[in-house]
Amino acid sequence: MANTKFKIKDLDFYYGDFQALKNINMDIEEKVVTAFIGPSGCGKSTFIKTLNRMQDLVSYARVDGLISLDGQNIYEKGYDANLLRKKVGMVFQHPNPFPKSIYDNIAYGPRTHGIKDKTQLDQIVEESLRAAAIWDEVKDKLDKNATAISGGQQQRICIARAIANDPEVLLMDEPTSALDPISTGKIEELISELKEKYTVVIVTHNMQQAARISDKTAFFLTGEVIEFDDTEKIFSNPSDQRTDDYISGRFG
Ligand SMILES: Nc1ncnc2c1ncn2[C@@H]1O[C@H](COP(=O)(O)OP(=O)(O)OP(=O)(O)O)[C@@H](O)[C@H]1O
Repeated sequence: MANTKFKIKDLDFYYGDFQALKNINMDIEEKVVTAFIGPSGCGKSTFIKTLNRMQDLVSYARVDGLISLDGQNIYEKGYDANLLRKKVGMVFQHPNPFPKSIYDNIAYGPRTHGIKDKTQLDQIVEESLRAAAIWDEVKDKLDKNATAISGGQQQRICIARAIANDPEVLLMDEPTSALDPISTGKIEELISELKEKYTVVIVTHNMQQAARISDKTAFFLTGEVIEFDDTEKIFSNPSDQRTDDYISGRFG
């Protein structure tokens, strides 16, 4: 039995008067891939963003309930949100490298955390690019602008940039939806490797993708988690009729 990384208890989330998440209870296990699926607007992105407090800046957003990471309530007063985001990295739907060199993209996080030594930075850059399965493709052009490579390569640069901060968790919000099938395949392969070292949480619209790469799947509908179980069970023998309807394409 894996350790629990995130424990979510009675979580409600509001944008002003609108309740986007309703009474979510979930344990997210360490070093497994957990996928969130469900129709558009059901709260998947909202939920994944609560895990590293990305909505802190949304003035009209409100969180009720508990989310703990390694046993500590991340919404507790005094919990350091910057430290949280170092521990819990995020990759978005559209690759968003900084308009800087590939090297500087990866070195950015470590530099802001005070690492200045060139040898140490070189090592972090190489290790992060290797871990994101893109070192061989870019090792001879680290000075090249990271926006001037393919979308699939840019997304792996963004994954490397997240890895360079030495995180424990990687959140990915539809990381392949803007990519072609070959780049998607590479990222999927990479995700399966990353779980040896990291806890991975992924939002995906692609049910085949969830079935291929995740160990656990949560099915969301109108702000609720309808079913959360082993991916194999969700896709072969779901307990709830609504999950069955969704995965067999009867709605959504
Ligand atoms: N910043 C915001 N302000 C107000 N309402 C929002 C905001 N972001 C999302 N919502 C609403 O919250 C609900 C959940 O949205 P969310 O983006 O979490 O869904 P989703 O399942 O990720 O959708 P999709 O698959 O289309 O990305 C939707 O009704 C959406 O319109």
